[in-house]
Amino acid sequence: MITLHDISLGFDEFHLVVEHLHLQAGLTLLVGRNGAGKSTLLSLLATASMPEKGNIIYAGKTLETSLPLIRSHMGYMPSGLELYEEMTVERQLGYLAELKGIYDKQEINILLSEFELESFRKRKLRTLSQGVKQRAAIAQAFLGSPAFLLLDEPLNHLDILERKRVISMVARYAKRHLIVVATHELSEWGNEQVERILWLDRGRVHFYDTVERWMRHLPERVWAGSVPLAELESLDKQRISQLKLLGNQAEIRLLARQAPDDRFVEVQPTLEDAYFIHTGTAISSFY
Ligand SMILES: Nc1ncnc2c1ncn2[C@@H]1O[C@H](COP(=O)(O)OP(=O)(O)OP(=O)(O)O)[C@@H](O)[C@H]1O
Repeated sequence: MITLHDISLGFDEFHLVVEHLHLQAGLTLLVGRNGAGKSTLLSLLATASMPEKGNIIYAGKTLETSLPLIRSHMGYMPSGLELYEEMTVERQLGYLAELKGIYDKQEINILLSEFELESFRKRKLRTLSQGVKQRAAIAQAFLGSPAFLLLDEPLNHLDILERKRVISMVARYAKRHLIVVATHELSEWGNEQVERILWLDRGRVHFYDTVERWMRHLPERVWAGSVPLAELESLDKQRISQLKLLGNQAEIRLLARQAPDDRFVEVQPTLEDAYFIHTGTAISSFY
């Protein structure tokens, strides 16, 4: 568990302020709009930056007394992590493992296998695609089976199969550890894979609780239906959360208290629908 108390960290025009947050074991998705402070919070949790005031306690240990110990239990993948381009994938993981005091080659082999990196193990990172580099960046965060795993936008650059693989690995790992994943890809995560949602808005925590509570008592319901393209305009007051164009038809998922008409049927909300409802945003706000 990680407890933040009276935390503040700021830049010129942005301040992250957390009065009290008690992060629990399991998988938490960290969500919020661009600039909400997700990366700033992850970097704080990872001890890559330090709070200006307040304290953070990791399983009873404080930063003041136990920083090296806390770091030895930390796995962190910042967004845009720059790997050592001239190293091979295997050497990169080996090198980072040694920095963590891990000399067991077997652990590297397991990670290379789990992230489907075996066929690239002798390749220099600079010769690899973004997706493969991303897998290597995520793999390094798992080195040493950290108690606290922090991943910033891990699904970036990954194709759909790799996304599914990473999501299921993360969900499995979360059964025994504390993981916080910052993501914009809420629709990719299944309700049953995620324990909690942490929603940040403009540097403040707006929600931290279970998925069950995230989905409960939503003030709007979710409707799916198909309408001719020409009628889209008339729906623009509705809150469209998903739109797919199929010839002259638009397949729509929208958020409303009542069905707009009998072409729409009620469907189960996803984590993403709930995000749109809580935040009062939907894609219709953007077009
Ligand atoms: N080193 C820095 N110096 C100045 N401002 C910064 C710095 N790092 C972040 N910021 C600002 O802090 C705010 C929060 O940034 P942060 O990257 O934490 O947001 P985010 O929620 O992760 O956004 P995104 O979804 O776009 O990744 C932004 O306004 C950003 O410009």
